[in-house]
Amino acid sequence: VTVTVSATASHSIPTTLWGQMFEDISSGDGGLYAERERNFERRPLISAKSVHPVLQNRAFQQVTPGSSAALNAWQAVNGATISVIKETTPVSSALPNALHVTVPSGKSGQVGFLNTGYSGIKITAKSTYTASFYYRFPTSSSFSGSVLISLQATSGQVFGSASIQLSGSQTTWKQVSVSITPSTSASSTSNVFSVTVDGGSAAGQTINFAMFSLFPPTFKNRQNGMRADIAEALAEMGPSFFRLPGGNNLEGQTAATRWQWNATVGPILSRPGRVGDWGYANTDGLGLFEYLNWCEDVGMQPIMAINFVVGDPTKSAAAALRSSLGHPEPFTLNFVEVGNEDNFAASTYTYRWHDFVTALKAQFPNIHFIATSIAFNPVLSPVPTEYDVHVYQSPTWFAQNSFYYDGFQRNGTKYFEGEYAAISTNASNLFGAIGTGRFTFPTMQGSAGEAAFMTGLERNSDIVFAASYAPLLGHVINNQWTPNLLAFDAGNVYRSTSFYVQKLFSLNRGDSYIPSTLPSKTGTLFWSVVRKTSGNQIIIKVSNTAASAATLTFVLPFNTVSSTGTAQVLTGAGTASNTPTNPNLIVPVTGNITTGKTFNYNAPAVSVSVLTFTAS
Ligand SMILES: O=S(=O)(O)O[C@H]1C[C@H](O)[C@@H](O)[C@@H]1CO
Repeated sequence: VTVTVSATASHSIPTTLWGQMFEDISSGDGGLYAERERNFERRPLISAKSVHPVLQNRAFQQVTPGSSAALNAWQAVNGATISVIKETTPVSSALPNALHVTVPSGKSGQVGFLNTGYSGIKITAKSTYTASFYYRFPTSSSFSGSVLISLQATSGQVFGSASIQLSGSQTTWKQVSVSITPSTSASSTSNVFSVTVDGGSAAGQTINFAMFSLFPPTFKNRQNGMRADIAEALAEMGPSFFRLPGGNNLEGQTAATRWQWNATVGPILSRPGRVGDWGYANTDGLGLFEYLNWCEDVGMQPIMAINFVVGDPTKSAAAALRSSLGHPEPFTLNFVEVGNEDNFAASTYTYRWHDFVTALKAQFPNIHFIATSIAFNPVLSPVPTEYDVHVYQSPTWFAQNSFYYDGFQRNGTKYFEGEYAAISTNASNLFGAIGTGRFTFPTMQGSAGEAAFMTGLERNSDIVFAASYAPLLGHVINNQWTPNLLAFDAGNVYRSTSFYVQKLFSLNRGDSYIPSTLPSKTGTLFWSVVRKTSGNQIIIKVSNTAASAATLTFVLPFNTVSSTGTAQVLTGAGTASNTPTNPNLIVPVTGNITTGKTFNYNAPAVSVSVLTFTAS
């Protein structure tokens, strides 16, 4: 095919075009949020995997004392009696439950309890782990002894430990905190966090514990921050926005369980947590302030919820709270989305949209409010300036719908392709379980389809201002959705073929779109041409979704074109995926290509290529 490239740009490309959508869907607690003690009863909505009986959270939030779920993750050690109780004097009003531990008589050696982490705990030598908990003796006693806090293998090998004094006269809550720096790394993630006392000297003692925490080093060493390996993988994509806190997890299964920003900020002790939309308790340790600091750390703008974010501390209590937490300046906030996928509730959305936007626009005139119903159906007032469009489909659908926005009216309305992914080859049962065509991990065919679709988003970026694959992150064992852009477990994060497509587009942005011969709507070969003014670069993205290679002849109108350029190529078998057992099966390969005023490029079968060269 011959692709004749125009000499002049059609439009500038919005700086917000490529970004990330996030919600806690087996991805926050135990995932992006660095707290290691995150485990809770999970009831998967989509049993994408055999879900192991999973573990419970650090502060026994949203569990029923005495229920089997309340203790799942915590195991007694050497004969201690442990239970979750409703405390008569809780550690805080937000955290009513506590772990009640009785040391039996006649036991020698260490007696106590342990937590088995988020399906394991990664232990890295020389990393400093900060462990803390609160304790109190419900009845004053003469006990005075040490408690041993240790990181050890299930086999018993101790990687690091620290001890601290407990006093039986401490009948009010007291927080203790230790740092543990293992000298050797664990060879697997089958490790535990244990808290024990000497069975002899502590015989007969009863102690209550609450609000456990175990933090490894975090991304940019933020207090209560993000897990470094996952955060680094996300930052590697160079995203320009971060949609939060959902997705479904914004709205709650009931009004009472909706996400409420003010329950997610301030001291961890004051955060009750909530049962999220995906069937498990969110600790809300990853709360609005952590999200906003994360956006600043990565250079993303949030797409989201309000005054706390941008208000004036001298006029708004919420803004004053933000200031008191260490951020007197307003955060950047240009977009707030009202709801999520409210095409499912269009009848009530008309008044909800009206009431939210009328009130908020009056107070925050510079913020753009994004509607989540079908574009212009129903008619909304005020008329939305942006709509959030979601699509989960097959690889073929994406390849055949790269012209989805070409026919949209240019009436000033802008579009946010807020969630999209190739998830199954079964067009008649897209959301089915694994084994019915549903992907466990993105496949190269799906990723090439997404890339084809993304060339269309770039061509239509005069009205598409932002786009993000969803979901962003998912645990490889305990999850409610597959595929995810990144998968992770206690030890590692896994970069999918779709991750590399998102990264290739995001790191090779232009600032203006250059029209060229249009691909065939029903073809298998797709491209987009952009100019990056700094460096006089022309960047051509090519997706070949066919099972055979295809040659493109580019004809350029520029006076001078470099004779060589670079090609970053992602290619592999269509059904292939990067998996935990073969995480780097398909990765981008960079090479040189011959370029010029006219040049040929041979796109491999099932491939995504980014060609970069200079021209002026
Ligand atoms: O079950 S769905 O509604 O399809 O869930 C999807 C759509 C929703 O916005 C998001 O939270 C989720 C997966 O990314």
